[in-house]
Amino acid sequence: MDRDALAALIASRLRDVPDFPKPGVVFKDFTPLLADPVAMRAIVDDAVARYSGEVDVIAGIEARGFMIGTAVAVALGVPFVPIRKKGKLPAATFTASYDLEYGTETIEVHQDSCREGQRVLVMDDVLATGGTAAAACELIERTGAQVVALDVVCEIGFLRGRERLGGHRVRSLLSI
Ligand SMILES: O=P(O)(O)OC[C@H]1O[C@H](OP(=O)(O)OP(=O)(O)O)[C@H](O)[C@@H]1O
Ligand SMILES: Nc1ncnc2[nH]cnc12
Repeated sequence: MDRDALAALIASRLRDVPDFPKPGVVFKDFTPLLADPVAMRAIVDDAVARYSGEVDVIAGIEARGFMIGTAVAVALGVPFVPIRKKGKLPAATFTASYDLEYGTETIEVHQDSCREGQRVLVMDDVLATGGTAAAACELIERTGAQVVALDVVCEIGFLRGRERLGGHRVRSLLSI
């Protein structure tokens, strides 16, 4: 499937939910996309074509980055590393805090999740203000690994998340 067709398919499978989780936020609901195996397959195939041989690890951001990231990791045949909300990972962690469109949050990664020099692709569903993704990239770098790119399904352009990602490569399948 070409890029335009994939973007159109994704756009048709994201549902706008106004005023969730608080007034003024239009939430991009990902559940119709997860419910469409053809669209999910197309997303996985696209990531495999783009990143095969270029990444050693996929890191996914809780929660929806787990769903995309594990599917892509299995297809690429590489390990999956979860970046989780504070207090969920059992072993020693690195921790980073950031602001969201609708609050503040802290995320963590296991200190031994990646090795020095490994090439890590960070995946999530949505890039909004970029706070989550920037914190996730910082955590991966603290393990000694390097971030190859941040890859998201949907980028909310007016929130200018890219600008918070410094020199990191950013790829979105759909920009709105
Ligand atoms: O670019 P940002 O402004 O940082 O926002 C993007 C993040 O917000 C959403 O997750 P959320 O924090 O709602 O958590 P959830 O996936 O656990 O529901 C989304 O899945 C991204 O991880
Ligand atoms: N508007 C939005 N929709 C979905 N996820 C988000 N994360 C931050 N803002 C979001």
